[in-house]
Amino acid sequence: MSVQRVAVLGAGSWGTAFAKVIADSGPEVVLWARRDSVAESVNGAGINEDYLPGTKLPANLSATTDVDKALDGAQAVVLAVPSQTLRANLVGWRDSLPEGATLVSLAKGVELGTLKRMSEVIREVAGVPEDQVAVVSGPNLAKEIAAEQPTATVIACTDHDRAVELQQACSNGYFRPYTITDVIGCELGGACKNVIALACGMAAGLGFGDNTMASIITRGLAETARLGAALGADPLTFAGLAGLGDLVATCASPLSRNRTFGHRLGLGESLAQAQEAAHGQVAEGVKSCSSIRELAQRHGVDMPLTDGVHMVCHDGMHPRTLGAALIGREPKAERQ
Ligand SMILES: NC(=O)C1=CN([C@@H]2O[C@H](COP(=O)(O)OP(=O)(O)OC[C@H]3O[C@@H](n4cnc5c(N)ncnc54)[C@H](O)[C@@H]3O)[C@@H](O)[C@H]2O)C=CC1
Ligand SMILES: O=C(CO)COP(=O)(O)O
Repeated sequence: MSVQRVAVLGAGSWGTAFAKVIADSGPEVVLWARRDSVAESVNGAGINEDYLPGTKLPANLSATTDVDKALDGAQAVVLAVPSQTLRANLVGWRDSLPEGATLVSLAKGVELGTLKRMSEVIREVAGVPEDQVAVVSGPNLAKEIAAEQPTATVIACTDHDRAVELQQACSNGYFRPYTITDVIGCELGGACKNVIALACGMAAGLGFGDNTMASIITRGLAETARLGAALGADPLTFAGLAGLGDLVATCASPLSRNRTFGHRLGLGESLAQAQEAAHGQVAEGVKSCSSIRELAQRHGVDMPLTDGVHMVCHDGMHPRTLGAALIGREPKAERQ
């Protein structure tokens, strides 16, 4: 069955850009926005003035603040809200979800408290089987995709046929999705790279260059893969788009909210100052560094960079002290 109608719930920067990707690939898309002004701007000027100013949205993409209208007849429901609010959002939506629709997570985080991945939260709240939930993850900076710059991504679903249906619904001249069945690896790659991007931003704020960045990226990938191994992910996933691909894009790009947030901390700003400068947009790693750290501790996995980012964000450690502590750790073998 081909996907002809899609609901995208969450009209932030990625929700809006991904809604455009799908609409540009053929299906009708209805975008749910929390605020009237956002829905009016999309339906009137064809632009999401608050989150993607300057991007003209296609005619087969409309917006509403009425979630029932957005969900009516949708064969796929894309969840595009921040990780830490997904559960509360979904509780409000679950009774209206169309029977059998693929539920697609765009969020990159691990839930505080429960330490669950987003697909686990979706299954629990919506009461759907594992094979009805898909995850989209990869090097997907919303602004570049909105500008139709060529990008690849992965669609992870334990049901390969469902992933292929979704792949067809979001393939176009600038967006190339691959399929994969390793949902765990893709979700961990997406959540952990936000934390590593915070560390790269801190290093940049301290004035460090490319050797430091490459070292953080590579060791960040090593600790992500260690956690993945403990949780049953396929190690090769971390060499793919949802692993290395997303890690490199996020750690290197000034468009990344996480890297920018870390950069501000590295320059000496407080958490509150960096949060204010983010203008309400999410830097997921600031919260996920705590949940990922706890998950790692529960499974006996060593994640020094994640520990350090947590200490800077939540225990008042200065990024310079973190740098010195990391470089001065006990010598060890690279693959230990
Ligand atoms: N922006 C990007 O380039 C990419 C973002 N992502 C992920 O997608 C997810 C969503 O990100 P964005 O769209 O960029 O975020 P955003 O901060 O731009 O927008 C969040 C959207 O969620 C809505 N929302 C609904 N309930 C909310 C609540 N209770 N609290 C706060 N916001 C609420 C907001 O109104 C807003 O429309 C995140 O997990 C992010 O890591 C993934 C790939 C790329
Ligand atoms: O996930 C992203 C790119 O793939 C976006 O990263 P930020 O949330 O740091 O902007």
